[in-house]
Amino acid sequence: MSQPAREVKVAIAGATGTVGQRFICLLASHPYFRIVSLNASPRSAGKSYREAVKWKQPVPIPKQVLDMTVKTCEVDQFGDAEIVFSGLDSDVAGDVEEGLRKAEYAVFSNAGNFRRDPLVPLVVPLVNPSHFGIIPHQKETLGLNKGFIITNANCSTTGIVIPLHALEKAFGPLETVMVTTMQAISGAGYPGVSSLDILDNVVPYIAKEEEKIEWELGKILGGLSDDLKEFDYHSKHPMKVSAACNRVPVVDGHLECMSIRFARRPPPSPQQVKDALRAYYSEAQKLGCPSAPEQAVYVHEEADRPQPRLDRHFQNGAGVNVGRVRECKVLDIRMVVLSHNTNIGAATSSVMNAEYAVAKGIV
Ligand SMILES: NC(=O)C1=CN([C@@H]2O[C@H](COP(=O)(O)OP(=O)(O)OC[C@H]3O[C@@H](n4cnc5c(N)ncnc54)[C@H](OP(=O)(O)O)[C@@H]3O)[C@@H](O)[C@H]2O)C=CC1
Ligand SMILES: N[C@@H](CC(=O)OP(=O)(O)O)C(=O)O
Repeated sequence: MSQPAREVKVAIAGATGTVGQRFICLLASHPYFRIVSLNASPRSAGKSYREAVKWKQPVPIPKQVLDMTVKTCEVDQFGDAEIVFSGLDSDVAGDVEEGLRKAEYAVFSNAGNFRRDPLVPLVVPLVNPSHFGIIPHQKETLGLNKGFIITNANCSTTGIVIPLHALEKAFGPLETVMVTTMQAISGAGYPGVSSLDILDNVVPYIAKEEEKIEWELGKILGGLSDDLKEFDYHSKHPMKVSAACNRVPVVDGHLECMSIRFARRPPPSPQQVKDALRAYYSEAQKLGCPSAPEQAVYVHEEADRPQPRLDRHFQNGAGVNVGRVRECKVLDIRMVVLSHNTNIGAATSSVMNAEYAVAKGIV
């Protein structure tokens, strides 16, 4: 990828949170994004970052942010950043992100608030960056020059949509997807689920998660109309999806057991599925986005992999791990998918989306 001739100044809204901390780890050593502003709630504002944050990452706080003063998320507090990465709580993300867009910032959001907005692309960078095509229409409709909002997906959706897209490209439409998730506690933010609820336990409910997975897959796998003004929400190939979501006592990494039925008969064999997953190469990789993984989908052959503790950090959490690809006696194929929920499931996807936008001149 041709590196931009200039640094691109960025701010992080929700910089003290679980996703915000991942943003800091990724952006502190980024080749051309430079952190110029850290923003969070009034509880943190006015403090240095080291005082405000409850740092939970397995590496020290990067030096350049330690003594930066955290500011509020009022729209005039983001300085000369061009891009705002948002890891804001969804209770506040709607109003804050809307205000930032109006003030002509390019907003890359992790929150769920705008995912269903018909003007806002829901982009998993290893799957559908072509949906950036709606940005000129978003700006024109709202009378903006530079401001826009783009979201990435729910973390459980992100993990499975990457292999699903690779399989759809190789073998045609998918008819049915059934998925059971085992989601890490970091997915609930900090302090998240109480230890008395999760230790020695599995909680078979995560609010609104099943509906998000079932709906978001359709927007991501669907197309964009020829005039680049409307998403088709996968209406050309309607796919039945059923999700069952569980919270498990794992710190990071969502494991998902998935069964798939293809529309075409006969369906591919397990070996053909593994070959197609290994061969999948996304646009973000082709473009050389610095945060893209070398391998979008890493297929394990060992009978007992992937596992969260062993495999979540593979490729810095930027790709997905697939294993146990085998025949399904009810649908066609079943497999296990592991993705790092705060990396490819959140911050890494946003950063890669921004890299794509810079490379394409959208920012
Ligand atoms: N965790 C995950 O795996 C994933 C999370 N997401 C989404 O990303 C977003 C962030 O999640 P996560 O990091 O887990 O959440 P956290 O609860 O860990 O962090 C929330 C952040 O929002 C800030 N915040 C809270 N209230 C306000 C306010 N009134 N004004 C300004 N800032 C405020 C907090 O600041 P302060 O510290 O000052 O309170 C903190 O920085 C959510 O929308 C979530 O749904 C998406 C995909 C995966
Ligand atoms: N709900 C997810 C994380 C998350 O915040 O998702 P969303 O961005 O859709 O709210 C989890 O608990 O693991």
